[in-house]
Amino acid sequence: MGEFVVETTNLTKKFKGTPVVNQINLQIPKGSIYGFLGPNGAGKTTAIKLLLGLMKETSGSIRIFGKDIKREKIAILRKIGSLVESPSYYGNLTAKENLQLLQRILDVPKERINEVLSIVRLEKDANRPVKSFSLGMKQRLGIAAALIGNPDLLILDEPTNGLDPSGIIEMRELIKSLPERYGVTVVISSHLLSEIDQMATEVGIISKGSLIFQDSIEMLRKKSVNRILIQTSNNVSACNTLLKEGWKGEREAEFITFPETTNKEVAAIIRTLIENNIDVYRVGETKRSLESIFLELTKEEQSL
Ligand SMILES: Nc1ncnc2c1ncn2[C@@H]1O[C@H](COP(=O)(O)OP(=O)(O)OP(=O)(O)O)[C@@H](O)[C@H]1O
Repeated sequence: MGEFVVETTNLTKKFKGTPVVNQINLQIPKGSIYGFLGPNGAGKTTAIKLLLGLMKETSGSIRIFGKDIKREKIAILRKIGSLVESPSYYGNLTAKENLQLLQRILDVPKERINEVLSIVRLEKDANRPVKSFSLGMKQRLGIAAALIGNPDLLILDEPTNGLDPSGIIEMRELIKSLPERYGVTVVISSHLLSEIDQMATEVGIISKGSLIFQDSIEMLRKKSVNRILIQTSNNVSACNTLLKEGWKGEREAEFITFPETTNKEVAAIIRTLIENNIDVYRVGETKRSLESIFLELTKEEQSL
């Protein structure tokens, strides 16, 4: 079998007959940072809760570490660390004391407390009560708690939500360092493509419960192909003339745009315009942003 840490088959969750997670086939490679991306309400948290056994699927199956979660739930969950929704702590206890509770429950060596405090850079604040922590510090403590059991898989649901810009940068750097330094596979959900773009090696895009894209971040970036922009003396008649010749341009502000156009095609388009007495004012090139690809992918899904 390929090295997928998580593999789902037609995973579906319905609430009152309405699918919120609809037949998704997640494939999360070992050692990756898998960005699970989707607009608010797309079904990310629900899918994550299914992976963590916090909710029961309506149909479909989940394999984690090559094992069926229905049959080996306890063994699987032992090797997963997670941060879903706001982490809960005892505010009057210090960071160290909170981690001590977990260390005892999970029965891991005491040294692990200082190790995880150091990974999330909270050593200096280890003896302060958690109620005095900033949101960013609380999130980092949440990651320390998720890491204390030496997980092979870390699942983080919107870990940068509510953080200020410096908190976001710290969290990003921390997450990026985890697979290489500790061999852990990370799943991180977000509704912000820019977040995922800066951290993930793999991307799954969910929209209205369906997985509409899943591949490496490079493949997503490859979708941001160059486009040709042409401005003419009359864009409406230019579009009509070109359409008759089989060129489908789209009018956008003062330009006509063409996707993925070769040099020969550009030359032929311009020749057609000139032969039809349409003046060409400008020819340019632009790259579509990832953001516009994401919006288009999720929009396509919504119009289905
Ligand atoms: N227990 C539930 N009962 C009924 N509907 C639910 C339940 N939990 C979630 N939903 C609905 O399922 C949809 C998906 O919710 P979910 O929280 O999974 O989305 P999300 O992608 O994580 O979005 P967000 O980023 O806003 O948390 C929403 O429309 C939500 O209202």
